[in-house]
Amino acid sequence: MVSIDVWNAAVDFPIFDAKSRSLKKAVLGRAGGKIGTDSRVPVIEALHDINMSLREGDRVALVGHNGAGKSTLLRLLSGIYEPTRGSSRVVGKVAPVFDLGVGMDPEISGYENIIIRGLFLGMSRKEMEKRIDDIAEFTELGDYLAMPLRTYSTGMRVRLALGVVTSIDPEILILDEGIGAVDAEFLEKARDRLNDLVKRSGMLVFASHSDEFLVELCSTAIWMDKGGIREEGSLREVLTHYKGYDPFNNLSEETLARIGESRATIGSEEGS
Ligand SMILES: Nc1ncnc2c1ncn2[C@@H]1O[C@H](COP(=O)(O)OP(=O)(O)OP(=O)(O)O)[C@@H](O)[C@H]1O
Repeated sequence: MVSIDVWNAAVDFPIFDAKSRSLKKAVLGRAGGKIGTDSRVPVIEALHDINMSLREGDRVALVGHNGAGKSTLLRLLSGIYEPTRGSSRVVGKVAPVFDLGVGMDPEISGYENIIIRGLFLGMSRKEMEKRIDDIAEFTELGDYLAMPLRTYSTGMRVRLALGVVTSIDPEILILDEGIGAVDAEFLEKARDRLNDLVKRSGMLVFASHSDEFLVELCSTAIWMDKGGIREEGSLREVLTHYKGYDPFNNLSEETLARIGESRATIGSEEGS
């Protein structure tokens, strides 16, 4: 069983290479973390007082404005950052997808990159070899897969990366925005694969600004604000408070059908 627990965690970034006054001037007033003033080295308090308890089957959306701390929290949950204060415990193997293309090597072929990227996401070489045909078919890259990645267009790279990411069997899937930046037409094709990927994962934590994606993949949400958790609850409730309107009312008929809702049920829940 996978689980994530975080107790009173904080993550600070000390800025050693900046003059305190000019850094404060540059960053204060913008959206984002708090700048500490009580030390000689300026410190950005990216996260503070974080308490969370996630269990098998949870599908959590992370929402919040730029600089609210979503990516930092995802990195904390992935074990990339240690909490500066407090503690965290993650049970299960994390597949972190922060940047679709990370870990890809331009000098080696598409085929080789499929294996390497899979290893990076916690799969074995054998497991990836079994998936190669399926990934090749999905990407429609044909003979290009034998060519070095540097000969690919940006869109082709994204297809390859998305093909690999959606082929893995993650225990804990941590997704950051990147997916939303994919070309809409290809994303449509990847939609079912993404849904299947999430169904196979023991747990999902997904930071995104896209309502359509969040409602399809997540059931609960955490609203991050200035490095803290402002609200957590059902996806619809939290999104409604965060956005100031109920985003379920703006969903297309297709999206509603996909998530098993209809305009009538959505309407009847309004204000509940
Ligand atoms: N490596 C770092 N060094 C210094 N400060 C950082 C670092 N990473 C993040 N921060 C700061 O921490 C705060 C939270 O940033 P984070 O990237 O977690 O926000 P976010 O909610 O993911 O934003 P966005 O929606 O724009 O991606 C911001 O104030 C940011 O400037």
